[in-house]
Amino acid sequence: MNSPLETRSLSLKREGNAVLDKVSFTVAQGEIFALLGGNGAGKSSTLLTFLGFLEPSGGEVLVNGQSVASDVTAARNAIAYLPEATSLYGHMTAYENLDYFLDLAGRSAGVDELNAAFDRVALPIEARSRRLQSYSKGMRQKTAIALALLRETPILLLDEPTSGLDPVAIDEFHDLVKALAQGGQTILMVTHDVYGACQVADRVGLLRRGKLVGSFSAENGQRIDTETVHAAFAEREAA
Ligand SMILES: Nc1ncnc2c1ncn2[C@@H]1O[C@H](COP(=O)(O)OP(=O)(O)OP(=O)(O)O)[C@@H](O)[C@H]1O
Repeated sequence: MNSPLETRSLSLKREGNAVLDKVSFTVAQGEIFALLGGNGAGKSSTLLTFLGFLEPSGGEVLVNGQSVASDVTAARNAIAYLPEATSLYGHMTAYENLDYFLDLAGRSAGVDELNAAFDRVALPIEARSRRLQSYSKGMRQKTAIALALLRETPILLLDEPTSGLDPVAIDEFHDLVKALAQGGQTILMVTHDVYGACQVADRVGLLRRGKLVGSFSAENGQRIDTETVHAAFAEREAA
């Protein structure tokens, strides 16, 4: 079976500068893969290649076994992408945002369906009819995830999903991500949070200045050891 996400020796240049250098990895169905790296390591750029917003200068990017370059629409239809700052509208309520963005994606959902998605992400009932400008970052994040759920895409790409969230919101978010993966969704998240990556991911890849320099897997139902990854991360950053 094809992996939902795969890069094969992916190289990328942005404005003439090498950003990714022969990066190869796969993410299996139902797996949570966290790409960990410091500022400018190339994490966000990697996500953008899966969406066809950036074109490789070498190698290949595949979604469900198909090259993104050959069918960018198929790739985008298979993926829900949460950028670091959610692109929802502050002057609209959560209901209105979801109606609007689902419509753009060629979908629609009745109020019961919207409420079921909000229930899953635990967005408080009283908040749903409020404009997002009054929301905390965590509530915005929940609204964005509810939208991703309603799009029913098999793949979720998350860019720094927990930055700016408080510890309780981070735990809730990690539980939600794990539940989605258990339901079969394939999840690629990028982060510089070593602890968060080890908490939630089945596998962690270390990206340093555009190169994949390490990989860690959860074994025997245990979580990935934070200290081991932290040591490797610190060592690589210092190198
Ligand atoms: N719009 C852009 N145009 C040109 N170069 C860019 C652009 N955005 C990022 N870059 C460069 O690409 C490289 C990788 O950036 P990227 O945003 O992918 O890293 P990152 O690992 O996500 O970093 P961060 O943790 O800071 O978000 C950096 O050297 C950066 O300067």
